[in-house]
Amino acid sequence: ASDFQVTGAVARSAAGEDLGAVVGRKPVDVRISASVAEALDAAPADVLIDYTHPSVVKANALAALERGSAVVIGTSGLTADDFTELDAAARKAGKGVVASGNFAITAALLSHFAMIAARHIAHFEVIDYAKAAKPDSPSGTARELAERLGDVRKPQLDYPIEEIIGPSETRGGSVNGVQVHAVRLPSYTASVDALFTVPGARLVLKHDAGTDASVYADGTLLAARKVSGVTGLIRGLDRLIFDQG
Ligand SMILES: NC(=O)C1=CN([C@@H]2O[C@H](COP(=O)(O)OP(=O)(O)OC[C@H]3O[C@@H](n4cnc5c(N)ncnc54)[C@H](O)[C@@H]3O)[C@@H](O)[C@H]2O)C=CC1
Ligand SMILES: O=C(O)C1=N[C@H](C(=O)O)C[C@H](O)C1
Repeated sequence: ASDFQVTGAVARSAAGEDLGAVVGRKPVDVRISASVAEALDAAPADVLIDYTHPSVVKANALAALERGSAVVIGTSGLTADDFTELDAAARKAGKGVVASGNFAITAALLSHFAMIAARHIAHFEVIDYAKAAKPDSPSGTARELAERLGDVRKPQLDYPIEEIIGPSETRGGSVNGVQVHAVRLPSYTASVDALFTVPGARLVLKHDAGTDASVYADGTLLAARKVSGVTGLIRGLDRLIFDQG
């Protein structure tokens, strides 16, 4: 995107080298750092976009806020408590954080429609599908969806999970009172189903993505453009699109 400029890059294995040279292009005068904190110390940035790993994303985001950068978080694995902490840190810094479990427009629309459905339908559960080696469960998409649905209302369970005859884990895990079932198998990439049912009828909302990462690019860049107008945390691309005009 022509309105963005890369100011820093992080790769422990290539620290000190020029970004352009490392990716096989002409030098671009961006020195690769060993950590996000070092990169931002070397060259301040308006916004940090993080697609890294669940184990480091929170530290990266806090380091950015401490250095005056806004943050866009694509990385999954953060808990509701982590987001509370990031919201407080962002407010203290007077900066914005936009985090979305999924930056694809189809997933944002699913979230938007699901919040409406939960207001009208008492029974719902979430199914999360991802590649076999995905390290985190549930996915960022499913976790955010379940946490937010559970804030709309706690779904009705007609048979208490703790009284199930058989392994209760087979009924999935509870995320903010919403049952989430995570499938991790080869051939799956990234999908989520939100199932809403009434006796005799079902509404199935499905986001289904392949392996092309470009589906997340437009939403991520939209968040990076809008985050300068945000103070504190906004969670969910759909909120950025539909709640704020
Ligand atoms: N919100 C969304 O729309 C999407 C979220 N994701 C999430 O983003 C995260 C990354 O996913 P992918 O890009 O598929 O993984 P990936 O493994 O292809 O890329 C992650 C990159 O981060 C780097 N990295 C790991 N630890 C790092 C650290 N400490 N500092 C700097 N760089 C580090 C890795 O070397 C790698 O280059 C995952 O949590 C995934 O679930 C992925 C796609 C879309
Ligand atoms: O790991 C992935 O690939 C993806 N992760 C995100 C998630 O955890 O929901 C988004 C999308 O599912 C791709």
